Amino acid sequence: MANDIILETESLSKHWGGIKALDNISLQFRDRELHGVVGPNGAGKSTLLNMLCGTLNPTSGCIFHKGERIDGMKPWKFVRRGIGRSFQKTNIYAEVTCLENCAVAAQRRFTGSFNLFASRHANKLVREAAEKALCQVGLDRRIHTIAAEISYGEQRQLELAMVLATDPCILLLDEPMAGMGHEESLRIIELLNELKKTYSIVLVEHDMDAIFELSDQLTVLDNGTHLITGTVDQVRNEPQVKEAYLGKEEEEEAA
Ligand SMILES: Nc1ncnc2c1ncn2[C@@H]1O[C@H](COP(=O)(O)OP(=O)(O)OP(=O)(O)O)[C@@H](O)[C@H]1O
Repeated sequence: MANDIILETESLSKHWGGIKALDNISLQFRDRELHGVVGPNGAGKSTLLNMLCGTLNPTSGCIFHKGERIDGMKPWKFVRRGIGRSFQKTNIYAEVTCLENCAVAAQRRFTGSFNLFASRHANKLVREAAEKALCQVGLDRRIHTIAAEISYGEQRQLELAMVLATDPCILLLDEPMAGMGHEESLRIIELLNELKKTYSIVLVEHDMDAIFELSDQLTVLDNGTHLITGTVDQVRNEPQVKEAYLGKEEEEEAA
């Protein structure tokens, strides 16, 4: 049901020796909401996404999916539960087609292995999921194009398609607009506005205009700690947030 809590962290921490990458973070992510996560460099945003998709185990604390505890499970179990993650750095196979890239991703959902041609039925499901995902992001005309031959912006769209091909309920997106021009960013904003009607989205993004436009809820992290979660207006008016950002800018200007 829309707006139910679908993913939750309770006192979640990740420490690397003395570095507290994340410390004692309790957050709730709701069904069919876009939950933005922002914070200065090193705030712990990627660490949070890595734990939410199971690729990084917490030092302490818990993660719940639909009320069930899932921290410590293998990453493929997160995928099977519909938790899909995109990466900050490009994650595509440049030398094969867009369809084949998405098929490899879809394969993770249907068989949990890379045995792509295990059965004719599985193969058909994989292909359908891959085609559907490419259509969802508007790359239907690029299905048979080699990934290296599409533009940078289209490659970022392809990454989104690869997450969608895993048939997720929750999209964990790490800077999908990084390195994009204005026009390309607008296309991704439009796409995310559409996707958030169907999926829960956790969006880490440095583009503040985009995050303000898209977020139903917005969390600010700073130096591994949770500053605030609220609506965009609530967060924008919070003095601590201004300090976290302005403080850093002033330091940079003085340097
Ligand atoms: N494998 C690791 N070993 C040691 N420290 C790490 C490791 N991964 C992250 N850190 C540290 O944890 C902190 C949080 O890093 P993280 O990458 O989550 O920040 P971020 O908010 O995503 O930053 P950015 O916006 O620059 O991507 C940083 O101080 C970082 O140096």
